[in-house]
Amino acid sequence: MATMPETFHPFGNGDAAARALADALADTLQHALATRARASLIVSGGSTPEPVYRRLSVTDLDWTRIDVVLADERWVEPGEEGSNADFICRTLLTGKAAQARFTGLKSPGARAADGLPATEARLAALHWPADCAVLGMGDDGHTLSWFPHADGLQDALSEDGPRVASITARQSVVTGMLTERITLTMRALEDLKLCALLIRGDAKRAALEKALLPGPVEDMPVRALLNHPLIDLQIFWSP
Ligand SMILES: O=C(O)[C@H](O)[C@@H](O)[C@H](O)[C@H](O)COP(=O)(O)O
Repeated sequence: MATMPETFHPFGNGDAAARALADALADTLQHALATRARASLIVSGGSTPEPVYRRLSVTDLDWTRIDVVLADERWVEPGEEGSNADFICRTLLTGKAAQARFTGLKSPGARAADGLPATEARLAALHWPADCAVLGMGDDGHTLSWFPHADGLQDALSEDGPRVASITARQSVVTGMLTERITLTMRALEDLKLCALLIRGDAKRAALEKALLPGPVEDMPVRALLNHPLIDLQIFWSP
């Protein structure tokens, strides 16, 4: 069994983890806003972060100066099934946080690769590095849309290319049918003040323990974050 790193924070339940993470994100954003015109938050889909977003959405911050940026997206339009943009609008960009400026990743184009230049141009208009990120992980060891052995995975893991990459995942129970994706790259995660991985349940803990053991990044791409010398990944876990 792998030894858990000091950056692994176990909580008694999902609410406690969500509260701790929402408060840490709010602090980070607040500090950034004290010194800069705008601050930014990278957000993921999945079911686990919903309570974090709900809490943040009613938190007092100058949301008019906050950019909310998607970590990854299925190649679907807002309004279509599986849209992470819709999920973020529903759970985070409501209440006080409705004032935030949102940047989604879907652009016109039949394939994600066709939309990359337009998405990259939107991202280039934001302030980088971003301030904080909420990332998730699947039982298969993917994070963002960095799926094991996906087409495009090498580009997604690149630190010196664009901040966005197209992905065609191998279909699995985790990906479902929507295997065409767009994702932020490793470069987009550089120099974050808070990079949080939020996971829940014993299966995710077991997947994390496996990812902490030596092995190919392509098998469990979350390893690229866990092993990155400059990324201080803070892991929020609850049963
Ligand atoms: O894009 C996807 O296929 C999913 O949204 C996925 O990336 C999800 O974020 C993680 O698998 C964690 O999901 P849960 O939080 O629901 O466990």
